[in-house]
Amino acid sequence: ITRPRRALFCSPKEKKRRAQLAVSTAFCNLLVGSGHGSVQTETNITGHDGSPKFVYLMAFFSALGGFLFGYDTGVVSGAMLLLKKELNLSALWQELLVSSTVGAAALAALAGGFLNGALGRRLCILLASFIFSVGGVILSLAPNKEVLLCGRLIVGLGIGVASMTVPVYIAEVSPPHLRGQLVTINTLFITGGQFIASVVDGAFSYLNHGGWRYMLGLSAVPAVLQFVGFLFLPESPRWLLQKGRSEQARQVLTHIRATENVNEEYDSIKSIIEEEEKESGGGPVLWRILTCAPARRALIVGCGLQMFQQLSGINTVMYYSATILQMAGVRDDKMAIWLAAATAFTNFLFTLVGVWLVERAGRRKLTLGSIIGTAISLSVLAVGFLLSAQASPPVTFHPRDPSSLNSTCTHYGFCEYCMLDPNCGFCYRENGSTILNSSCDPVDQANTEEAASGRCSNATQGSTGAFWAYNYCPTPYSWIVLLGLILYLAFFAPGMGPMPWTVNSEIYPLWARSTGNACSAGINWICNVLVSLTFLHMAEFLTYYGAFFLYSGLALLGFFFMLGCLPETKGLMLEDIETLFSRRLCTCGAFGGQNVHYIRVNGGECLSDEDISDGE
Ligand SMILES: O[C@H]1[C@H](O)[C@@H](O)[C@H](O)[C@@H](O)[C@H]1O
Repeated sequence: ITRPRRALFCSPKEKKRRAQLAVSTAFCNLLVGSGHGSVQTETNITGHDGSPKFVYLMAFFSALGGFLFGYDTGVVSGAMLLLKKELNLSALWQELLVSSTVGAAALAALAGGFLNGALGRRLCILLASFIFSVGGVILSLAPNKEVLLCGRLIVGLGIGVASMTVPVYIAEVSPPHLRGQLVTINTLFITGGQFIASVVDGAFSYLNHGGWRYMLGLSAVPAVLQFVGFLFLPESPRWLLQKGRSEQARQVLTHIRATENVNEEYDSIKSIIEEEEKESGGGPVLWRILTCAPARRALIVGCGLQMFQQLSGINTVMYYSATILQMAGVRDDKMAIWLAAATAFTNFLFTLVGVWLVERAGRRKLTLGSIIGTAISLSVLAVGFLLSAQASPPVTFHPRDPSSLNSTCTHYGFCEYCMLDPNCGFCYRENGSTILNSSCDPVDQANTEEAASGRCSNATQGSTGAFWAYNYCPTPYSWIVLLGLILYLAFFAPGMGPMPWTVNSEIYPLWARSTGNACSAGINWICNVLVSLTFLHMAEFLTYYGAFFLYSGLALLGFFFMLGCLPETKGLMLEDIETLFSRRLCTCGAFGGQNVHYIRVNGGECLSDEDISDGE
């Protein structure tokens, strides 16, 4: 059904809106270079292949939120090396400065559901970029650790809101055939942010005084850029329609599709919203999701994806990469920082593969292939650690330094036990591949790069030719660990990295979208805190290989969960995806999605389990 062309809008309000759209078109033309200095009509912003360039621009400015998410979570490890020396931070303060951001992100993501529904996606993104800018300025000017903590908490709030809003906004403005790719670009920006953060960390690590101010403060630049960009970008047409602002929704849709012919899409979104409104029961949205079978199933799949993303240990592997590289023989600390940047770059590079694959292979195949590969690579990592532990060099030399006599370190007979104790490190000399004169010494608490006393302390290192290994042991099997690390990133980054965010932005009906994404993003952040806070303790009790075997088992569990429950959403209209969850949860994954035309059963609303068996 094609509608007649819209009449001209004459009310002052409409004129104002059209003027706003004209400004954003001009802004777009300026950036994508298709204009010639004048305000162009929508057709001018369509690429030669018919892809609307404006949507790419919107995805770019939105994904700056992903960049900030990656930057602010990634930059802190390098900043901490300088901060702990300059502000004399205790272990508790270091822990607080790192985890406060992730904790605040979890709370803000959960609260973001309400904000998203009430204020709209655009205002939430503006709010997040404003928070990021303020946080960046506070961090760079912080006079003491208390203000730093405030800044880290503020930045966390921005990350939480951005992490759940940006994928939803991109999904809602994208045409179905580009949606997966454009939402995945957001994760590309997350990993890009992590990479740039590690490069900035590397560059400013040479600046002993105040280097951390640049590291933490630089995030204000992309934040301001995003804020300014979003002043010109429109609201999601789906949210506008939901709020009854139909004319504005139609205008935005016409604008972003770069064609006047949007009636089919407009009508289909509108009729589904109207249907949903008629059918929706009362009560809080979360309650409605929990009591509505298809929405509940979508929520379980969405939260499960986010949970397994974190339980397969990505942030541990990223955090631990410098140590893994040290095991592989990189002795220089500055070098280890740069190699950690190489790890972040590999993560970024393989996420790019995901952007390329998502519309070709589809979400389901990509996720399944990725998680099984992740489970295998985690086992390779674990085997590498196991062999290293078995070949762990003995402690041959027991120093008589009075300060080390009453420490636990002198009791250990092998490097493996010595390095698992966070208070000790392994000091050794080597002749070719043979370890000589090894001792287990207490670590300098202020600087773990050296021993508190003895041959590996600052005073004597260099001259004695001894090496200090903190957190690792010299091993001939480091290549297996390195291989595991590379395989891990190659498998994780294209699928398990981006797909949980992409799939979550697609699977909920409009009425449940904000809340569904808030819950699943909240689960992501909560699991992120849990995994990073427990890793070192877990390594102490289970050893490293135990911890990695555990992650591998969890990833395998995730594989079976997704095999049963994850349907294919590629190419479908957002409004059709809900129907994929009309069957029992463990059979949802059996329905491919491609070449199937979905009809809405009972308007796609809340079917009871009896209805579903009838339907089947
Ligand atoms: O999707 C992202 C990405 O994979 C990042 O590398 C990781 O640090 C985040 O925790 C995750 O949510």
